[in-house]
Amino acid sequence: MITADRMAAVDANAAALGIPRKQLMESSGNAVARVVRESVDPGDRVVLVCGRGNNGGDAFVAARFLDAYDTETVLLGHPERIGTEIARENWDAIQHAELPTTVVGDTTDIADLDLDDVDLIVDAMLGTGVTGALREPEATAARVINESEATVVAVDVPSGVDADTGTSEGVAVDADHVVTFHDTKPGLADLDAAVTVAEIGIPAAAERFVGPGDLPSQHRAAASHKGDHGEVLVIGGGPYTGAPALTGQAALRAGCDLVHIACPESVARDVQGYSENLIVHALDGERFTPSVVEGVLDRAVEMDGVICGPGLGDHAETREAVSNFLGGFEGRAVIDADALGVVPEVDTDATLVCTPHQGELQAMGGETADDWEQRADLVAEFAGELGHTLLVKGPYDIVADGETTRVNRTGTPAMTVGGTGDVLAGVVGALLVATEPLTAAAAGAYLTGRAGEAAADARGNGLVATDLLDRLSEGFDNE
Ligand SMILES: NC(=O)C1=CN([C@@H]2O[C@H](COP(=O)(O)OP(=O)(O)OC[C@H]3O[C@@H](n4cnc5c(N)ncnc54)[C@H](O)[C@@H]3O)[C@@H](O)[C@H]2O)[C@H](O)CC1
Ligand SMILES: [K+]
Repeated sequence: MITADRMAAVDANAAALGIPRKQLMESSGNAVARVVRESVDPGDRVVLVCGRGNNGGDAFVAARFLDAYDTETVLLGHPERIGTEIARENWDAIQHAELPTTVVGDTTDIADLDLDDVDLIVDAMLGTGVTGALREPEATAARVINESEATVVAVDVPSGVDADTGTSEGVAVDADHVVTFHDTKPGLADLDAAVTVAEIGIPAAAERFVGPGDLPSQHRAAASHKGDHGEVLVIGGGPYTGAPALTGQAALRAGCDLVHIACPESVARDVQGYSENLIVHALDGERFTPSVVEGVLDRAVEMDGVICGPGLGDHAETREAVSNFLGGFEGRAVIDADALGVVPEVDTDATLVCTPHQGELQAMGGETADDWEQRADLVAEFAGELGHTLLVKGPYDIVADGETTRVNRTGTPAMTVGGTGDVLAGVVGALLVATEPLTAAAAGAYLTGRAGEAAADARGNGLVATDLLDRLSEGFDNE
């Protein structure tokens, strides 16, 4: 079962694996033709009613595989308005092959569409790209199709039906058979139609491994204001000063508008000294202690997200302070480094993404394995027990929340240098502001790994964590 959005992400991942969408369309169209051939006799008349998106594109391909039949490919709307290159190329191909086609300009032409003596209609007007009730001429076409005596085979989804919900806001095609691709869609479950799920050559890797399709959209409304795109609080520092500064700068480079650092006064000036882009708030004392938790909670509740852990150190007082903080925090937080140890014991209403390396995972009570597939199962099980999302760093990062597991393959052994984990925590914290935890963790691992690869291209094993900072935004462009 796969949703339309997830299908689009998997398509993009397949393209990044070297399986372009046009190849998928060829497989889709071939699968449709196979089902059609099973439903008609030689000499039967087959009309393919096509929209201007890739759903239509699938039928343009199918027409080529039905060349031996009496087919007519009907395009609703002018060929100039075909919306995607791969659909357009397949329309041009059947034109050049002089397969019979008709272009329907508007509603009146639709009424001329004679479907009375047609044996089978392929409904390829709309698939997962439908928005709202069918407009014209698709709405009239759907009614004409429904009134005909022909067998109706729908491409991917009956036109007008929402692939995720199975509902339609207006008229929808009433199909006898649906040929859907790669995996069934939630909205097909209750349809009164036979459903064929056709493999179209998308490998499991396109779902398993994090790819460009898993990245949250970088779109920003033009009328954005400061703070719209994330204000986060980093709780870190104590013996260390570099870690919270790396995390804060990484959060900015991953798109946050404002980053606050709450750190002990003993290191506050050092942390501020790393960057004018950070807003540093000094906490009394030399480490994070229970006495300052109240104040930090008051600030945290104003934020869109928190990143707790970088450079905190593991003093008993600090562990108690982290535990008290999590006990009172109900927002979204990344937990990293020395703060991880308390997570299994603490009862919190916060939504957490924990980013342990394998040693920290074991210290939390989790199990690991050298084989990444075994590790994935162990991490998924532990995430389910914890009730939080885990991002377990390693040559293959494992991201799991107990329901879904993704594996990230980007990165390089040169990233074992200190500080890259602080950068990762900042990237995940920035994404967690506006993205679901699993997606934020998977995309954070992917983007940080990409930045590490770019840094290693330039600096080899001499790369340092700060080299990742100004390469982070490049990852978003690798769509
Ligand atoms: N991996 C896969 O599953 C593959 C699926 N393929 C096929 O691609 C379609 C999705 O294609 P897309 O271009 O995104 O959208 P559609 O063709 O479904 O529809 C867009 C098209 O429809 C118009 N439109 C939108 N809403 C309405 C409306 N309410 N009334 C009228 N017209 C509407 C919009 O303007 C566009 O023109 C998927 O279903 C599969 O069939 C790929 O071929 C290969 C991989
Ligand atoms: K359809």
